[in-house]
Amino acid sequence: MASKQILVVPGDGIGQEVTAVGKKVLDKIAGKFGHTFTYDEALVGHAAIEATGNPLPDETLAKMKNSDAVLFGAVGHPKYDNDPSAKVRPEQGLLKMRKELGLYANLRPIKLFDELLGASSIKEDILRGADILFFRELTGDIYFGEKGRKNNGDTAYDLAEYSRFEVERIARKAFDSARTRRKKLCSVDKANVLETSRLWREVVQKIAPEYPDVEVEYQFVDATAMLLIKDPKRFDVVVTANLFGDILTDEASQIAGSMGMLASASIGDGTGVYEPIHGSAHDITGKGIANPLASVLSAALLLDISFGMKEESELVISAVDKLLKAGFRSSDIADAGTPAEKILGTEAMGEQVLNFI
Ligand SMILES: NC(=O)c1ccc[n+]([C@@H]2O[C@H](COP(=O)([O-])OP(=O)(O)OC[C@H]3O[C@@H](n4cnc5c(N)ncnc54)[C@H](O)[C@@H]3O)[C@@H](O)[C@H]2O)c1
Ligand SMILES: CC(C)[C@H](C(=O)O)[C@@H](O)C(=O)O
Ligand SMILES: [Mg+2]
Repeated sequence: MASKQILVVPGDGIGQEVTAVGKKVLDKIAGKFGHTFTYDEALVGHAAIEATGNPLPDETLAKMKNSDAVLFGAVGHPKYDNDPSAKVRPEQGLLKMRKELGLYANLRPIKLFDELLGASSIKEDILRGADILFFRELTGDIYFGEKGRKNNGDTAYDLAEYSRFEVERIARKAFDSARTRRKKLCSVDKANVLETSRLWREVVQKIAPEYPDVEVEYQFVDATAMLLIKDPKRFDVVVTANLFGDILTDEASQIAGSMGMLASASIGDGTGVYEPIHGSAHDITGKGIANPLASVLSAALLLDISFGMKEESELVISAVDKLLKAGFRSSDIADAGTPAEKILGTEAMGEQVLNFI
């Protein structure tokens, strides 16, 4: 029996809706296993800008640093998406959090539940057995380099930078993980064009001999985008840079059936942050139909990685499996054969997870 302090940071849009479900799941687990989880909440993103003018208030950051783990929702608002000139933006809160907490490794498991084989537009025989773990570098690359305008604003630039140290630490995490899985690592870059990618490949090649039991392959990012759809089973662990990892994992969500199914863990030097890979989804915000399973599965990652609660984590994942086997679907993972009464909204999906726990 453990005592843990969890910070819940729902953020914006459907982040609010799905994180409420993730929190209920953590609470149910605490009750079932006799743990004491205490919760606090904090603002980020548009919600924080409205309240304080700052997308990541100092108070939020301090609470994050003082928590045992953070359950995060999403940030974003159409107001900023459609206004390229906005100087203060919700996404700055997310990026600053990642940098300030040293969250350099973003684990994005592409877990395909058998029951969802038919939910994807990819053919079943290509998908069956796919199981990929992405290690996306999260605190470097074009996201964090110098950016600006010149020539009276007519030219814009974003500098991509990586240091040997930054590449090595994420690569080691990926190698270590591959050792515990199917012992295959694919390092994805654009070394035929980018200097940062040539350093990336050089570093991975240099440390690879320390992991003789892991079979390493190198792929360019454009080819990887194609291979993920053509033959997802060829991948086990994938390690890649910040921007490539962002794009490839949204693509890979279609292997799992929906953006609403993909969880993530951001880890590094201090408190771990657990969040769906999806955003605030303005198009469905407030409709009560968002799939909460990415948040539920993020809670499962939190239990496993930050708290070392393997059994608790597996119980959450098996509850998701059981609710899918019982035929329940949110609308994003329903198909033509799903009876109307089995298509549930966000809260009702959450109730089923609790029920199966
Ligand atoms: N980590 C984050 O906080 C994060 C991630 C991505 C995008 N964003 C922000 O979110 C906003 C919207 O961006 P976007 O539309 O490109 O990406 P998005 O991930 O919010 O949505 C993409 C599509 O997937 C659907 N979708 C996403 N999550 C779903 C869920 N749980 N259930 C059902 N359907 C789901 C949406 O309805 C939408 O059609 C932007 O402001 C963007 O900056 C934030
Ligand atoms: C909102 C945005 C800054 C963020 C990213 O690009 O990292 C998002 O797309 C994600 O995947 O978490
Ligand atoms: Mg993204």
